[in-house]
Amino acid sequence: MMTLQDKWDELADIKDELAARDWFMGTSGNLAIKVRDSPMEFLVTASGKDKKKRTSEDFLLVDATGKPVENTPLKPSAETLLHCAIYRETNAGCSLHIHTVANNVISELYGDKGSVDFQGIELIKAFGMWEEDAILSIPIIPNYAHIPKLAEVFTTYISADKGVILIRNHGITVWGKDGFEAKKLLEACEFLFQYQLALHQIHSK
Ligand SMILES: CSC[C@@H](O)[C@@H](O)C(=O)COP(=O)(O)O
Ligand SMILES: [Zn+2]
Repeated sequence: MMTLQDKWDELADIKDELAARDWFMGTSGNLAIKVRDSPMEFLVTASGKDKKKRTSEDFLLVDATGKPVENTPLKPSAETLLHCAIYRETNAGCSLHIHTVANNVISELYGDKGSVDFQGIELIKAFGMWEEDAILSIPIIPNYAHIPKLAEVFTTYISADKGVILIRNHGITVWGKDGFEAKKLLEACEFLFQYQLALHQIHSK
C-alpha cells in the first residue's frame, strides 16, 4: 500500500524533474497528487515557494474543498481549486500546472480560436491517439484573477479522456491517472507547443 510518504516522495521527484527543465520561473506552477479516495485528500504544493528547492515544507495535505487537513502555517497553492475540480470530475491521480514561454505564447496565438489543434504529428500518441487522422485539440480558456471564477470555467472544460487545459497568458494544467501519465502529457504538450512556435517562425519569414 502507498503511504503518504510514498506520495510525497513521488511528487517531490516530479517537482525536481520539472525544476530541472526550468519550468517554475518566478515561483510559478503548482503540483498535486491524490493520496486517498474516501475521504478524498491530496497533497498540493505550498503557495509562493521556490519550487526549484526541495524542502520539508513543499507540500501540504488538503481535502476535497482545498482546505488543509491539519493545522499548518503553510498556505495551499492559490490555484488549489483547479486541482480540486480535477479530482472531483475525473479519476486522476496527479495534476500538474506550469507556466512556460511556449505555452503562454501558444495560448495567446490561438486564444481567440479557443483551441490549438495538432494532427499528423507522432507525439499526439502520448494522448492515446493512434489513428492516422486523429486530431488532438487542446482547449484554451480565458484567465481570471478570481480563482473561484477560473475554477468554474475550468471545470466546464474538463474532459475525463484528455487531461489538458491551456489557460490564456497563464499556463497549462494536465492530469493523468498517476504521476507518470501526467508528466508524459505535460512533456508532450510542451514539445508540441515548441514545434508549433518553430513552424510559426518559419511561416512568418
Ligand atoms: C508568481 S506568478 C504565478 C502564480 O500567480 C500562479 O499562477 C502559480 O502558478 C503559482 O501560485 P502558487 O500559489 O505558488 O501555487
Ligand atoms: Zn499558475
